Formats: sequence, structure tokens, C-alpha cells
Amino acid sequence: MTAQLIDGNALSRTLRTDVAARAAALKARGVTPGLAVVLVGENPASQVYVRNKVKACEDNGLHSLLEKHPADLSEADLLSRVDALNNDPAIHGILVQLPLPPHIDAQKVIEAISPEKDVDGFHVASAGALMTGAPGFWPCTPYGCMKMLESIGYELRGKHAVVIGRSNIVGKPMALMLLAKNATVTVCHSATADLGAMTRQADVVVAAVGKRNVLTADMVKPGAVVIDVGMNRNDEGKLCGDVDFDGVREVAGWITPVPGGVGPMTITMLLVNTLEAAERGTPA
Ligand SMILES: Nc1nc(=O)c2c([nH]1)NC[C@@H]1CN(c3ccc(C(=O)N[C@@H](CCC(=O)O)C(=O)O)cc3)C=[N+]21
Repeated sequence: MTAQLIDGNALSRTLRTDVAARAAALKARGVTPGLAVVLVGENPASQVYVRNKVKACEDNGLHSLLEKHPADLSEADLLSRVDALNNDPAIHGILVQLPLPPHIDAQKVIEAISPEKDVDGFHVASAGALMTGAPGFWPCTPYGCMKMLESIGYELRGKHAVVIGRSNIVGKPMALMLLAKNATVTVCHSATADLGAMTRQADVVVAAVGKRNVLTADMVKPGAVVIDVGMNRNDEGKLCGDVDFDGVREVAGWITPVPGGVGPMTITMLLVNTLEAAERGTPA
């Protein structure tokens, strides 16, 4: 048996059509949803990602503002730029591209973003809202993973989900979202004694480590859903995930590809959050 693909590009197209319709409806009421993307320095990967985000905005009727700053921008100057965007009525969402140069305290910058505009969902107020079930923005990558599970009609209640990775931007929020859907959740990480023993029990595996071949076919229960959050390069320089795709697809029931899986969904959920921010800020 070969796993069915969960196509992040196709699902993104569907969801972005809805985003575009909602953006048009807001525009008819005189409000264009606006996203500010702030880039500090010249990290080549960041430049590609940022360009993709801006293009996704343009393609779907959102206004975007790309702010590029030199790598030696001071932390104080970045904080005052964030403050200006907090007070800019044309901007509903603010994204400060990570990683930031080492002389800048990234968490401090994130906490300076108004929670109402924190469309990345990285602010501690957003994290607290997710943890308690209060309204707030969910981090785009795990949110996109949940949409992928929803798209195949997957019932999480009573299932065992294993998350590999415990970052603040993917692993931890992913575990909370799965828990909120009544899955039994195990979070594995670099100190987990026997990763395969955990993943072999999983109905759903989410791999979010940032290392190739973290999940191989022998570690997967037949029929399981496998979601690959990884973004790595192989020896030939090709983009690949954390999952040994060719092996695992022969065992899994469902699998997300890289590229064309979680990546485009991350950008889609950024658009969704930005739209949501604009809708929340617009009186009916
Ligand atoms: N404040 C902040 N928010 C982020 O959301 C954020 C960030 N910083 N820093 C970097 C990471 C990375 N990230 C990606 C999003 C989409 C793709 C994506 O669309 N990937 C395509 C392929 C792109 C390619 O070919 O390189 C795919 O998987 O099909 C990748 C990576 C968002 N990030």
C-alpha cells in the first residue's frame, strides 16, 4: 500500500480563494487587510521566504509592506519600527522574520508587537491564549498542520499523536492544538530514549526537528498519518523534510510532501490570521 498524499499546494489554493473573497468583502467596506513584513539583514533563505509571503498577499488582495533593514540595525531602532507599525492603522498584521541577527533579542522584539497584530502567534499573550483556549492568533505552521488533518476528515478524538520536536513555534503549540482536539499527545525530543518505540504507537506523527531522516519506515505504524514540518537540504542541495519520504510512504496511510506540504500551508495561515486581524479590527 502506498500512502495518500496530503497536498499543501492544493489545499492552500482552496483556502486562499476563501481568503481572497473575505479580503474583497472587507475592501468593499473600505478596509484593505495589511501585513507588514520586517526583515533585518541579508540571510538568503529569509529573503526568499519574505518574498513568497509578500507575493501571497498581493495574489489574494491583501496589502503588504516589506521593510528591509541592514544587519547592523540596533535593537532600539527595531523596537521603534515595531512601535510605529503597532500604531499604523493600515497594518493589521506584523511579522518580524526570524532569525534576527545575534545582537538583537528576538523574544524582546516579539513581545513588542501588539498581540492584536501578532499574526505569527509568537507573542506570549498568543501562546497563553492557545494554552487556555482564549481567542488569539495560532502559530501558522502548526495551525496549517491542523488544517491538513481537517482536510482529510481525520477524527483526532481518542487517537495517539506523537510530536517530534518541542520548539515554541512548532512542537509545543502543535501538541496543544492536538490536545484541544482530544488526541492523546506525546512530545518527543533529543533526550527521548527510544523514539521509534514512541512513534510506532502513533496514529499521527508530526516531525518538526529540522534534521533529515528523523522518521524512517521502521518507525511508523501501518496506516498512520505522517506530517513533515522539516525544511532541510539533502546532499544534492534539494529541499527535503525530516521524514524519509520514499520509505515512509510505503507504510503510512497519509503523508505530506516536502516541498508542497506544510510550507505553503504556513503562508496560507499567515494570510488567514492577517485577514482575521483586519476583520476583528473592523466594526460590523
Ligand atoms: N517570523 C517568522 N515567521 C515565519 O513563519 C517564518 C520565519 N519567521 N522564519 C523562517 C520560517 C520558515 N518559513 C517557511 C514558510 C514557507 C515555506 C514554503 O513555502 N516552502 C515551500 C518551498 C520553498 C522553497 O522552494 O524554498 C514548500 O515547502 O513547498 C518555507 C518556510 C516561515 N518561517
